[in-house]
Amino acid sequence: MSINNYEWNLENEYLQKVLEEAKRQLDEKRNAKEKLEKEAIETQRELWNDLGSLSSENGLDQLSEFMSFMDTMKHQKRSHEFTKKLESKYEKMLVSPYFGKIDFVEEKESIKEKCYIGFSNLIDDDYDFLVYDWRAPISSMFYDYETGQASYECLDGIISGEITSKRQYKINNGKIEYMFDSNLSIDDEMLQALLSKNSDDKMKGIVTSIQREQNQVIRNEEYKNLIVQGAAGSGKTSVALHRIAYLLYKHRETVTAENIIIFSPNDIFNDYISNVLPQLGEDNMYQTTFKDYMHKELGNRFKKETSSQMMEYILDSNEKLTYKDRIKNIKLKTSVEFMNILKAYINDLETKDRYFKDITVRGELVISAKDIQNLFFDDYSNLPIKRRLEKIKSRIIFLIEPYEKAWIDEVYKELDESGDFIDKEEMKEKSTQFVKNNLNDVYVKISQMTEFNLIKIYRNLFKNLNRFLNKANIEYDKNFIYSIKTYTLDNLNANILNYEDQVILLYLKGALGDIVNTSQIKYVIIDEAQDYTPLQYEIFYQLFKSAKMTILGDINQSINPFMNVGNYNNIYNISKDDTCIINLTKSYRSTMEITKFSRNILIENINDEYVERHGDEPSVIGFTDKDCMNKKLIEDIKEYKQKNYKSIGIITKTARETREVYSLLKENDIDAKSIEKDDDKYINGILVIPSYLAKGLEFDVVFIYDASNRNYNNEDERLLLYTCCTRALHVLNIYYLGEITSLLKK
Ligand SMILES: Nc1ncnc2c1ncn2[C@@H]1O[C@H](COP(=O)(O)OP(=O)(O)OP(=O)(O)O)[C@@H](O)[C@H]1O
Repeated sequence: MSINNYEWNLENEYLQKVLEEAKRQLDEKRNAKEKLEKEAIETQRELWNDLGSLSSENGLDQLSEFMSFMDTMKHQKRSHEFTKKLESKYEKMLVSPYFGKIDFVEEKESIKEKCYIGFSNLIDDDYDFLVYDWRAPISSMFYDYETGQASYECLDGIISGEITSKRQYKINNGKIEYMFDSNLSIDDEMLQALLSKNSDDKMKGIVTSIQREQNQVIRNEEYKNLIVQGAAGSGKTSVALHRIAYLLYKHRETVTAENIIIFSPNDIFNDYISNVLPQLGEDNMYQTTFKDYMHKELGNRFKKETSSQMMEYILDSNEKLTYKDRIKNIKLKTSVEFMNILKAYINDLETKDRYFKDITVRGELVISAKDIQNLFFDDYSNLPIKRRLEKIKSRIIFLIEPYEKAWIDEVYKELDESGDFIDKEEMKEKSTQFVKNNLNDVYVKISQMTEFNLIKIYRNLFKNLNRFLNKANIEYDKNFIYSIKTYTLDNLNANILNYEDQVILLYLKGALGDIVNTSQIKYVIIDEAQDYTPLQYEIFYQLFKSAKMTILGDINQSINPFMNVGNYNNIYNISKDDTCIINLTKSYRSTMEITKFSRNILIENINDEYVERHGDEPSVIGFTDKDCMNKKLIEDIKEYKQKNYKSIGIITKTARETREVYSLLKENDIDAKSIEKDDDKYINGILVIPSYLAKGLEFDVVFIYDASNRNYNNEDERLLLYTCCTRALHVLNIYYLGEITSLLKK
């Protein structure tokens, strides 16, 4: 609907009012910041003066003065940071103070409230909201409703009424570039315009165009745990980050960025998403990866494989002699059946008789084996094993103390009576040392009885694997189990921990009580959720018992054929009563042509919607000669670079191929970067990257390098190839040498 001159004038007037108020508040903050800076300099000057007069005579007095200086400085620093944040908020506001407006008439009221919606609140001295933060309760209507009946939930309950008009704005440098009234949730044309831009940086925010179904995930607090399934490009990561911003706003009195943790697939992805929250005016949450978390917990003794090394092995080692054994090993250890074996094993450790022994000192019984058993099975039975053993150890040591003391006293007396010593301190030391030496065996016995050795526990599982298979009612082939046993024990003997073994160790560690305190974490976000096994979810729930979880993934992007969730019910069943599964049903990233092409790779049809944005059909180009393929790749990179596409991803299947292609580009003077490890940093521009590290990322142009039947020759790689193709926003070119992969034949 076009907007007449009168309306334009009114809108411009309102914008001026908002800008003036924002400017006034910005000046206020700047003044406050300057004042704080001056005060800080003054405090530091005083501190230096005081340090100059430091003397040992008035040490304690000066120390307390020094501490008080430190407190003042800490306080000044905090206030300064806060004021700086506000300053940047107002600066942003002066560029673009709002992007939407709804006119809302509350039920049984006649006044029409004009609600302008922007990145943050702007409230004047009369407590009038000139602009509402997009996360404010009333703003949710902007995303949820078209014109007509609408409602929103706030502290007072549900407020209903009517939206009489809805408007969207593009304001830049304090000027309205365009605006339009819209009946749709967020106008499709505007969305298309946003999506057709080239991606020139890391991930960006979507505040101005959040869709209704996305908004419902962002604000959903009905359930403790949310599982969000969404096709490639449906905005899961964006939604996750905006949900964090929303939670930080809504619970600002009780939740800070330190209370939120996000698990990303790798550090590249962590880096890629790291700009979004600061853009939204919030601090970044704690970002980690499962691998990092696990490696920290498992310590340095073993050589630990990373998830990427595992992927590289799966994709590129099938000619190795041990390949089949390793794959069998991965399949068993990541299965739900194996999780049941582990549970049976833990139950066994908790309930089976232990070899406790009587503890005696000089023939006198301190505590009997039976009493220790009772402590383990009765008194401390509600604790996990590690905690039980720790408590038993402290208990025995406590009980020994009087015996030890009496013995020391006796020896002391004997030494005294011998007349050989005159120094009391020396006698005390000698008697204590004597008793300690004599009790050494007892203490060794106590340590052995209460030892908690994770690797030993893991070894024992494999030594007795048949027993636990029987317990968990699992049928097995003897030779197969024998090979798993030897494979695992040989690796442990060589100090090697494969990725799948690390996950089991971490699970056992947690289940047996050797777990870090994570109670400060109130929200856990798990992105690319399809790539974690049910056992890894047991670990998440074990680690973050009281936290609320948001789990976002796409089953069709399960890039690791063996380590994946399989089915959301595997997570849902862990905590059925307070978990809800939500679907995101529209894809935004790619052109229609790319989306349709990629979906064709899948066996099952996806009927989700997509934004109707057009581009060229993906090109699938075959070569009989590798040099010709490489030549064409080089030509195409140059061509698309010239066409001004900002990010070009050359996705190879493996890291080995990444290295090969990267050298090729260097030889041809193409300014490219490569990523080969999961702890590299994200790089914009021309990037060569292996398939499994590209997940979650996106590029204006994607070149799939060598989708031949020789390279992608396994049904297990279908979802990997799908994931690679869905990384493209505007252009997708696929090159292959020889015969095309059968995965693309559909
Ligand atoms: N409401 C929206 N408005 C504008 N852009 C959007 C919207 N939702 C998603 N996008 C864009 O779509 C692209 C895909 O989003 P995102 O990466 O969050 O999806 P995803 O579901 O996590 O993808 P994948 O699972 O394929 O990695 C991004 O460029 C994002 O900015």
